Amino acid sequence: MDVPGLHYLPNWLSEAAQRAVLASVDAAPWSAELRRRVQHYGHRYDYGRRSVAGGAGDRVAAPVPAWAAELAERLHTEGYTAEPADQVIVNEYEPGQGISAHVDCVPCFGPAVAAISLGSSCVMDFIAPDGATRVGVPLAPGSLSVMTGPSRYTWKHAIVARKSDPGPFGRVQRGRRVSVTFRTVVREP
Ligand SMILES: O=C(O)CCC(=O)C(=O)O
Ligand SMILES: [Fe+2]
Repeated sequence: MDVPGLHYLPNWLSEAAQRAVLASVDAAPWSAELRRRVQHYGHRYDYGRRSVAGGAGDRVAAPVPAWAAELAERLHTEGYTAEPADQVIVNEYEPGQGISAHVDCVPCFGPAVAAISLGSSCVMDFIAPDGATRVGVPLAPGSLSVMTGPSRYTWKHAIVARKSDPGPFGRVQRGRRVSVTFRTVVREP
């Protein structure tokens, strides 16, 4: 079954580009505020308040680095985002780590959320609004996924915290996966 509004593009990044992005990510400092390590650029997302930081006293995120701005520009020129994304979160998952089921903050971010997968593959589960339908989407390294429409606003997504995923020929062991996610911050009128 297809997840409505979800676009999946394998091999969106060449192997050389994947290595270059991973090297840039690994040269930058990580935040350990969550169980998985993250890097926030452009705007810091506050997981506790479910809001984009910017008020008095908020810690300000580093500016979007050049390698990520180039990818945001490419996503825009290829028509995946209406504007170049201005907020980037890098996530790192060691085998056994995941992300619980959620919808990305609706008032905070625009209608397209794009993610590039690097390192190991993993299965991302999409859960329909009825709560019963669950679709596992394998995300390969170098792939781009873009959540729009129902997949962005009404379906939840999750990565189960486990060390392997079901595949067509048996279990697939996970390795370290890094995702780079691109969002557009919605400003209050
Ligand atoms: O790791 C991913 O591909 C997605 C992470 C995610 O859902 C998020 O940062 O909101
Ligand atoms: Fe998400």
